[in-house]
This record gives sequence, C-alpha cells and structure tokens, in this order.
Amino acid sequence: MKITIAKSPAELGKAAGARAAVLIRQAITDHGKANVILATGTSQFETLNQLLHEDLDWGKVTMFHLDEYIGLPLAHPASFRKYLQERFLAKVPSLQAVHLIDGEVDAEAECERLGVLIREHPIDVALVGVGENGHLAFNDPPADFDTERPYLIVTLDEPCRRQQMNEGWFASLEEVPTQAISMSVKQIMKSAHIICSVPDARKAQAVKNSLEQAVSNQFPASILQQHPSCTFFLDESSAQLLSQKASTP
Ligand SMILES: N[C@@H]1[C@@H](O)[C@H](O)[C@@H](COP(=O)(O)O)O[C@@H]1O
Repeated sequence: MKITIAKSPAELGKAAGARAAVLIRQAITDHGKANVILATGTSQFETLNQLLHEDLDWGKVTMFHLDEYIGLPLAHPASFRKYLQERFLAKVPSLQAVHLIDGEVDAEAECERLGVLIREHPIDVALVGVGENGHLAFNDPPADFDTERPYLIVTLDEPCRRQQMNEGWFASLEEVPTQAISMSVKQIMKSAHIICSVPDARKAQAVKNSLEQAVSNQFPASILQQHPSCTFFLDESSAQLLSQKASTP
C-alpha cells in the first residue's frame, strides 16, 4: 500500500489521474488494450478531470462501472450512469467498449450480465473512492468480503444515504434509494492496480480506519491494505488523523 498526500483536492486529482494514465498506457503497451473500472461521486471529480486531459489511446480501453442505484432514473441528477456519460464519456474519444450498470432493469439479471463480461476482462486499473462510512463501492459495513459474485445487490445503510444527500445529489433522505448494484469487494481486489482517491476532511476518520485499523469488514476499504498495488491519494484534510504521514507527490 502506498499513500500520497497532496496539498489540495485539485493536486490530489492531478496526481491520481496522472498515475492512472501511466498504468493504462502500460497495459496498452503490454497487451494491446486496457480494462479499467471507473468510480463516480464527489471524490472522483478531480481525478477524472485529470484523466480527461491525458493523451491516451481511448479506442483500446474498455470501461466497467463500479456501482449504481437500483431504480433511479437515468435523468436523475444522482444517476451514476448520467455522471459518467456527461462528465467523462462525452468528453473523450470513443472507448473500445463501455459497460455501464443499468439500475432500471431487473437487478439480478444485470448483475449476471455484467458478471459474465467482467470475468472475460481482467481489470488493469481500478479507480475507487471510500465513503464516509468506510465503504468500498457500495459495499457498506459489514461488507461481504467472501462472495465470488462480481456484482451484487446491496442495501445502503443510513450513513451512506445521508452522505449522498449531504453532498447535494438528493433533496431529502427519503429520495435516496435503499438498494444498489455494486461491484463486489473480491472483484475490485482482482484489479492489477488500484487508485483510491479520497479528498476532504469528511473522510478523515474513514481514511484512518482504512489505513490504520486491522483489516475488517466493518471498515470495508481496509481490505485494500492487502492489495499488492494500491495507492491512496489523499489531501491534507483527509489525511489529518493519520499517525503516520506519507510523502507528498
Ligand atoms: N458509490 C460511490 C462510489 O462510486 C464512490 O467511489 C464512493 C465515494 O463516494 P463519494 O465520492 O461521493 O465521496 O462511494 C460513492 O457512494
């Protein structure tokens, strides 16, 4: 596990996006294509923004999607498909393939469909975040660390739903869906490289729990301690509770 601490969310995003681009280029050099996972949410704004400015052969990139609410219409401002389409896919040349999660169809069938696809595409680089409750994708605590299913239906806990409301994606807690389709923890851990972008003081406790507590499904992102190539990109606010400080990028 590597930790870098940037001065601001913008600097964090520059460093994380640039690192992701290096790894994507390397995958294309090594085997002619790259399979990536993209996350959404406030924590990914700057990282994805940097990735947009990278010179990459997007036609050789296949994209998988980390998580999506069940039953939320595509037109809703909080839709993660809408987020990726408008903030990312509309701004880069066509990718080789894009495998978004559709939360408006039969959820079990959607998990199956995407599971077949991702098993055929070993992931080179995964971009992820960490929730205020320590979640990884939408795997809230206690997370299922054991399921072999690549995607699963999960129930969202109240801290997770409250975070989404407080970030402004929803007008009220009642409006936040209670279920989602999430990539599983085991599937995320199969990625060759993981870039974990976590800005903001709101995440300081989750960052500390993820990095300094023993690995536990009560702190889902703590499993990343066991990944052979994972870098946490923090800013000074999200890193403020860490007892061990790391190098700045
Ligand atoms: N489901 C999303 C993830 O895709 C994201 O990586 C993580 C961090 O959230 P945020 O970026 O909103 O802080 O949890 C969100 O709820």
